[in-house]
Amino acid sequence: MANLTDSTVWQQLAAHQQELATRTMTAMFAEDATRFDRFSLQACGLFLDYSKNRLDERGLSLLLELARRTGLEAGRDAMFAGEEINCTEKRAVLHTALRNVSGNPVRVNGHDVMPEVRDVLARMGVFCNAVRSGEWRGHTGKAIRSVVNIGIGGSDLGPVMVTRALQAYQSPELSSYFISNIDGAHSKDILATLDPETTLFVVASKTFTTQETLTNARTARRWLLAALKDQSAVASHFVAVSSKPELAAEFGIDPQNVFGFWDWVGGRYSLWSAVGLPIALAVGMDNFTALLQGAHDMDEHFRTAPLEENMPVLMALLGIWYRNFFGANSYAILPYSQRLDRLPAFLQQLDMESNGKSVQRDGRPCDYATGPIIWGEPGTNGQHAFYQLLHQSQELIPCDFLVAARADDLDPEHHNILLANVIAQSEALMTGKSDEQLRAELQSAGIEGAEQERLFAHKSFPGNRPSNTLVYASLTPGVLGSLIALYEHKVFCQGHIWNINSFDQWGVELGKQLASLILPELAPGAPVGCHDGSTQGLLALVKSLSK
Ligand SMILES: O=P(O)(O)OC[C@H]1O[C@H](O)[C@H](O)[C@@H](O)[C@@H]1O
Repeated sequence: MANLTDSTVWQQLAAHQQELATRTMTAMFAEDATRFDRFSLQACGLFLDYSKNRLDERGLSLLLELARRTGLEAGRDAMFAGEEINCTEKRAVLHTALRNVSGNPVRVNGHDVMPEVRDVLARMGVFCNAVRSGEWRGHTGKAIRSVVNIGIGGSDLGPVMVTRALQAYQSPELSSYFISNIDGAHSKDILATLDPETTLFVVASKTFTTQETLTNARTARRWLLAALKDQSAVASHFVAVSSKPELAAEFGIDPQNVFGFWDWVGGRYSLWSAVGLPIALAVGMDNFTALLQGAHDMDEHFRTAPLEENMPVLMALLGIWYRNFFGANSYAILPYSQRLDRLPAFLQQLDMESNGKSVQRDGRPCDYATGPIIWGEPGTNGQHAFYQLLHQSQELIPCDFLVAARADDLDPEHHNILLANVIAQSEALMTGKSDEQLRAELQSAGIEGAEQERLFAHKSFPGNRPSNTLVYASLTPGVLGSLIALYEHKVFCQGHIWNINSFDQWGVELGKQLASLILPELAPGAPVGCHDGSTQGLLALVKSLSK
């Protein structure tokens, strides 16, 4: 493929950005009464308003042409068809098969994977029902009250994010905990609150070699055995989730209690597999199935909707528009939902581990920007922290606002205030404050003359800052499934257009390698190997301070 930046459409986009550079969104709304209808769409219970973007019809059609020119539709179909699109690891990418509730076969090298997928789901269902009904007993005969997932990265972020998001569906009988960090404080502080007799550990690791997870799992096992004093207790308090069941068995987990998944499921795309077991335990298998259904609905939308009405495609193209043509380095995820507080962290892994790359699929360097820095916090908290920068800094930071229209189980007074704030923020970012309005405000506050001039620039809001708003009636399991799949496919589309492999993560390896060399050097008296001056100095410092 010719270089992206040499293509005509890329150059047309760059030229069009120049034309739009001085046009305001407010003016575009004034010129077109149908803009909100034209630049919004609904799919799978999600309503996307993308009208508050620095984009017009021509810009959108050029972006759609970019998608077509890079063969996005064929790339998408190749993913769904189980082709080896993870070219560096020679793997298919089939998280969509995990939620394929259609009954249609999905083949990897001619082999239909759906019977195995359904088999694991069925085993998960039986296990969940046993634990949730109290039929599954701990070693001393008591029912399980606490479920602790031990995993990190993709074996943690999805389950923790979804479990928190679906708090309204959480069984009152069970509490969920997540231990991920190797920092001993994480396991210590959680274990201190738990009763070993009523605690179930789910050790989740695709590779079952991850240092943090295995160390935390050993610590949890020691804690359990210190209380229950019988090696056989492990069988009723530990289950595992892994694509390497033999390694889980080696760790001492009863093979009957190991739930498998496959190498064609990337870690950050794995919450739909048995990695979702802590979700299913928390909210029940029916709700987990509804989550899968919601994701499948989004898969179908992505697979079949024309590009111009395709929500993941449009979100991807908007991201590319700002990243490559406006130089936006970062992208903010702003859920107006406390229960979605881990969504930004989840999307950090999904997006940054997928698209934080600088070489193309064939190894040539990318001479264009790829994945942005993803960050965010729930509103309204973020408003009182970093929104200053969103409104008045020199940075252009596209944002996604997310909100449920209904209060559901929450206080309606709180919810109306929440809604007022999320709508106000996107309005404020776009419209800013006109000079006339600011003058009038200062005037009516009695601030005049030199004092008015002194404050004017500080209090001015230039506006014209873009955002998307995603609205859904309620954050049900189905809507959440669709929402997550929407972002997965957005990331896929961007990676495809940037011609990068979104499904490997070699960038995390070097630090792991060096940590394994440094670990033995930390032992008292152990020689320190050859490092740069800073690393030598830090090693010597921590060794002397820890004596
Ligand atoms: O599930 P595991 O094999 O334990 O891997 C956990 C995580 O660690 C790795 O370093 C990768 O960066 C992640 O993509 C992965 O999700």
